[in-house]
Amino acid sequence: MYTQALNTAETDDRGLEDAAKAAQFQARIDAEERIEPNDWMPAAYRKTLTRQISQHAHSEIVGMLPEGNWITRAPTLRRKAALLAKVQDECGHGLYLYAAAETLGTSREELVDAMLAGKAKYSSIFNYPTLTWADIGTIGWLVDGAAIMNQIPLCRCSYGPYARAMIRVCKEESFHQRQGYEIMLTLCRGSDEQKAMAQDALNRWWWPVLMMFGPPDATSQHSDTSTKWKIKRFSNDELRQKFIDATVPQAQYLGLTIPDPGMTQDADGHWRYSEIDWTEFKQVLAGNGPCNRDRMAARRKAHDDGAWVREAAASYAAKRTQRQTAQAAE
Ligand SMILES: CC(C)(COP(=O)(O)OP(=O)(O)OC[C@H]1O[C@@H](n2cnc3c(N)ncnc32)[C@H](O)[C@@H]1OP(=O)(O)O)[C@@H](O)C(=O)NCCC(=O)NCCSC(=O)Cc1ccccc1
Repeated sequence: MYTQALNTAETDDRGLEDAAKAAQFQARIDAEERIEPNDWMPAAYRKTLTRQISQHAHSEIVGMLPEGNWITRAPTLRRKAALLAKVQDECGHGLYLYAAAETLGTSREELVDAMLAGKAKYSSIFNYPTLTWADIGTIGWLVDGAAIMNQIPLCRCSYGPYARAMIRVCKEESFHQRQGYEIMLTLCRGSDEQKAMAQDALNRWWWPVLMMFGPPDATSQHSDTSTKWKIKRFSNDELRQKFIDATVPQAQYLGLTIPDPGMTQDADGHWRYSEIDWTEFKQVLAGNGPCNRDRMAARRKAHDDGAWVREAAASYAAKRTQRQTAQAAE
């Protein structure tokens, strides 16, 4: 009885201590201070950041597949060099992001395993096929365009390593967006057939790109806490609206039609759009998009094929540490 009372008092003390720490943590966030890896943080903050950053990393890596598909078929040497560089950049983004996620205490192996086991998501957009060269232009223009819109506010995210990684990522995404738009401009100024190809790609990618921003605010389960912790600075719907407002004039300049006949412009300049097909989004998240199975199969194969590289790197690192320890002991 006495021991139980002591235990309860101890638990109460710990509870009070944690509540005080949580209040102090929130005060730091409210004061726009950055949270760093060794700082105290609530378990739920660590968990949601690990979830978001690792899913972001998986998206960058899986995102290499649809464009990688066109490296050998790029129409000119200049286009090929630019596309190759872009796909390599996406790989680099994935690596910074895995490193940022690891600072929260989960190893890269565990993060990757969760993705390969289908437990961790990657962006819905990478489950759509790249059927023509115009899809490569459209990905740069719209997918990277949407990624920038979402990631610029993440440069001010409360978690230091994520915010800092986003600065470089956004600079590179900006180059990607321009190379995509320039492909579209070239196609739209080309033959009728080329322009039709650009329009067809826009028709297929428009709605999936709008889904990249996530579910509507009313059903976004993580938004409230992520906003309170200043991981998110804008809601899913706010960023979607900003993206649409920025993109409509770009489409007009290309002479392309956004595949939403219900679109109208408000007196305040915002473009009102038709209802998004959230059933399609849910289907893609459930693994039933046009390319989900192909993407997972390609990732699993790449992971298996790379096993010997990981083993060799780990063995080399172990030998080097052994040598350094022996030298230090001399
Ligand atoms: C806005 C959101 C994506 C979602 O807001 P949150 O507050 O986190 O969630 P919310 O409560 O609103 O949603 C409920 C559930 O729905 C999930 N879900 C939502 N949307 C999607 C989706 N579209 N796809 C799949 N799942 C989605 C969400 O995870 C959650 O499920 P969970 O509980 O985790 O199982 C946020 O995580 C974020 O900003 N992430 C960082 C940016 C990032 O990851 N960018 C990736 C593109 S990088 C790129 O494109 C660069 C590139 C270009 C070209 C080529 C190659 C590379």
